[in-house]
Amino acid sequence: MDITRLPSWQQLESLAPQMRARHLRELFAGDPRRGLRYSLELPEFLFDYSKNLVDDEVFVKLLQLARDTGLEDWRTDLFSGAPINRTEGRPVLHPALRGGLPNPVSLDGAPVQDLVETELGRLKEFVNLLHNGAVTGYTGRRITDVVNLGVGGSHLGPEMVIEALRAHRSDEVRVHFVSNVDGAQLADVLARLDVETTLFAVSSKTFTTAETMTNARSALRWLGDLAPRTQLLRQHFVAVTASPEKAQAFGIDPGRVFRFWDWVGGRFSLWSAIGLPIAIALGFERFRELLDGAASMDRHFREAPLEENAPVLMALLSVWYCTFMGYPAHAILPYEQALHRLPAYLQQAEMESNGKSTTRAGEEAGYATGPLIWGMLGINGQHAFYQYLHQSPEVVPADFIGSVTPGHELEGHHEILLANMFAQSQALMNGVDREQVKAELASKGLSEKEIEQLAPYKVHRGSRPSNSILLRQLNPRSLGALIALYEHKIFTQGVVLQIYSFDQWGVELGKGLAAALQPQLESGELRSQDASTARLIDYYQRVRNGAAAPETAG
Ligand SMILES: O=P(O)(O)OC[C@H]1O[C@H](O)[C@H](O)[C@@H](O)[C@@H]1O
Repeated sequence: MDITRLPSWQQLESLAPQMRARHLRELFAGDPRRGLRYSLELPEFLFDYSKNLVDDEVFVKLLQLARDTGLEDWRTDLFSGAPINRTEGRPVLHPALRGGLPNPVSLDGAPVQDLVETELGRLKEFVNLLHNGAVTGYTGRRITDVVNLGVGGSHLGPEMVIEALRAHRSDEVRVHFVSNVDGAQLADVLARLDVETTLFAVSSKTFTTAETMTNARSALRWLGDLAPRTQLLRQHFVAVTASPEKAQAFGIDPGRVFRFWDWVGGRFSLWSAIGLPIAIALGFERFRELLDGAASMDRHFREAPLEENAPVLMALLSVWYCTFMGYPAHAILPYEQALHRLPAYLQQAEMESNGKSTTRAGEEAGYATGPLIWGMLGINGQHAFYQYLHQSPEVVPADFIGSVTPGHELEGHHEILLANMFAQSQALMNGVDREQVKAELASKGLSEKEIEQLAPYKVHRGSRPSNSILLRQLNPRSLGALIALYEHKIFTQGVVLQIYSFDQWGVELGKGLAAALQPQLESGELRSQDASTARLIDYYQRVRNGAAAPETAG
C-alpha cells in the first residue's frame, strides 16, 4: 500500500502548513474546554494532550489514517501471536509476559502462558533463595551482590526500573550493572566487591554479544583460582537468555539458566527473566505489580476506542509532528528524579524500533518515520538545554512526566518541582510576544531605546507542543503502565508508517566491522582500510607503542 496516496494522508499533508501558521494560544482561546476535551484520565495517570498543535479536524484525519493503515487488525494480530515480525519470521508477544493476552496462545504446541508462568516460578524461587541467604559462593558465604552483565535491552530496562523504584528497594542483596566493554566500568564495580559473595548474571538474549561475553570472561578470571572453574561457574554465575544451550556451553548450571524466547524483542524484554535484577532489587512481589500495571495498559490499548486510546493518540501525535509537520526530534522530560534513566531507555525502545527507512513493502519510505528521541531530567534540562526548546528556530515536541505524590517527605520540594513542570509546558505553549516584552521592560523603567534594543532577544514565539503525563504516584503498577504506554505507542507508529518495528538490522553492520578491525588494532597490520580508518589505526598503534606527542599543534 502506498500510504501517501490515501486521502487521509493527503489531507493531513495539506493541513500541516495551515496548522504551522496557527498558535496554541489561539486554539486554547477558541475552546475553553480544550483541557478537558483533549485529556484522558486513566487509573494510573492523567494524559493531557491539549497543548498540541492539533484541532478536531486534524484528529479526525489522523484517526482515519490509523484505520486506513489497518491499525485495528495489526493490534489483533499482535495480541493473538501472529508472526508480525516478518523480517525475522516471529510473533511479538511481550504482552504475554505480563498476562496481557486476551486469549490463550500456543506456539509449536506449547501454551505461551504456561511457559511464562513456569519461568516466573523459577525466578521467584531463586530470588527467594537469594534473599534468604541460601545462595552461597564457593567458600559458603552468602551472596550479597549481583552484577548484571548485559547491554541494550538486557540492561536499560532493568536499570531504569530499579532506579525508578529505589524507594521500594529491598536491601537484602545489592544489584550492580556493567554494560560497557570499556573495562573501566567492570573494574570500578569489581573494586567494591568481594569475590566470595558476588554473583554474576550474564543477561543476553543471544548469548553472543561481544561486550557481554567479554565482561563475563573477565568476571570469571576475577573470581580467581582458589576453587575449580566449574565450581565458580556453578556457584557464581546465572544466565538469562533465549539461547540456553549457549549458556550451558559456557559452563553455567542449567538449573541457573533462566530463559526467555525469540518472540520477546530485546528492548521489550524487561518483563521476562531479563527482569531478574528487578526482582532481586525490589522483591518478586514488586516485579509482579510492575507486570500487572503493564497488563492494565495492554487492556486499555486493546479495548479503548481509538479516539480515547492513550498509546494511539500519543503515536498519532508523534506521526503528525515528525512526518507531516517536519519536527524531527522529540524530548522526554521527566520531573521525577527517580525517572532519570527513562530517556535512555526510551531512546532504545523507540529509535531501534522505528529508526528505519524501508517500508513493509520493501521500498524506500520517502517520509520521516520516527523522531530522534532525547532528553534528561526536566529540572536539570531547564538549566542546560531548555534555551533551545524555548527560542531555537527548531520546534521540539516534548513529553513532560511527573507525579502528584512525592516519593519522599521533605517539605516544599514537590510543589517547586511540579510548578516548574507545569510552568515550562505553559511557557512553551504561550511564549511571550513583542508587546508583552515591551510592556514588561517599560515597567522596569527602561528607556524607549533600550526597550527597542532588548525586545527582540526576549520574544518567545511559543506554540511549542507538549504532552503532560501526570501519575497519581510513581510505584511498580504505574511504572508498568507507563512503560507499556510507550511500547504500544511505538508499535502504533510503526504500523501507521508501514515500518517493521521489531527487527534491528541497522545495528549489525558496525558489529561486523568491529570484529574484523579488532585483530588489525592488535597487530597493527592494516588491511584494505579507507584512508580515515587507516589514519586512526596508525595513530592508535604509534601512541600505544610510545610515540611522543608533537610539540605544537598541527
Ligand atoms: O541481549 P543481547 O542478545 O546480548 O543483545 C543486546 C542488545 O544488542 C543488540 O545490538 C541489539 O541492538 C539490541 O536490541 C540488544 O538488546
